[in-house]
Amino acid sequence: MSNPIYLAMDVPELDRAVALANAVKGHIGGIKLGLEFFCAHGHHGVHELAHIGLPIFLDLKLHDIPNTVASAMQAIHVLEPAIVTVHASGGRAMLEDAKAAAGANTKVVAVTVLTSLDDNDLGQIGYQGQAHDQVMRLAELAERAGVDGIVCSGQEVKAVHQQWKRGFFVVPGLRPAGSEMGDQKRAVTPRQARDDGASVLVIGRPISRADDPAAAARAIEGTL
Ligand SMILES: O=C(O)c1cc(=O)[nH]c(=O)n1[C@@H]1O[C@H](COP(=O)(O)O)[C@@H](O)[C@H]1O
Repeated sequence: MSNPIYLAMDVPELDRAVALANAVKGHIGGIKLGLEFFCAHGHHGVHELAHIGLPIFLDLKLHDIPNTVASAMQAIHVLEPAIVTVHASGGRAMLEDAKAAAGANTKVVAVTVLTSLDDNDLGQIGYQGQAHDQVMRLAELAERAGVDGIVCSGQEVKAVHQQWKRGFFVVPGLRPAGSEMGDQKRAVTPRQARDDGASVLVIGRPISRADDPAAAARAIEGTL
């Protein structure tokens, strides 16, 4: 089975990102480039990381009217990303148009409830109820809209997997036992997320901020 770990490359400098990717490439299955990286380095930066030879996950979390999101999807087509994120709360038409505009080899996954939010945070932005229920609701919307899967926390992935058997599930907010939570609120261990049905494990700081990132990635890989 291929390595499900995608390293979240939340590193502003391009040379540091390339060095980090080279250091850990034997212990990860792909590289996730997010807004921080894409805003700083654009298509050029993606090409530089793609040279390493691992699949690229472009985590752009697109969220706009359907026409704008579809146009943005077309603009990144040339980069041939393996995975792209959009926000499920953009609605069904936006999800459908994003999928229609994506390349045939690109999985479109819909972010449900960010792993940095808990029930209390959701109340503050006007959602009644629990994060778990909102994730289930948005997963159903994403499946109906025909995208490939969703992003959710490890606390929901088991239930979502039971509801959507053939879905593709990206799980961030992962913390090996004993590591710092930082801004993550619905965290589980990489092993638990894997056992509960995650297709991709997104891991950033526990690897990128470790004294020895390769050793940290190897250790996490060893727990799976
Ligand atoms: O879409 C994502 O990847 C994402 C969704 C989410 O709900 N929570 C979340 O943390 N992420 C991303 O996953 C990564 C987590 O990084 P660490 O917390 O450092 O492991 C970051 O790059 C986030 O942007």
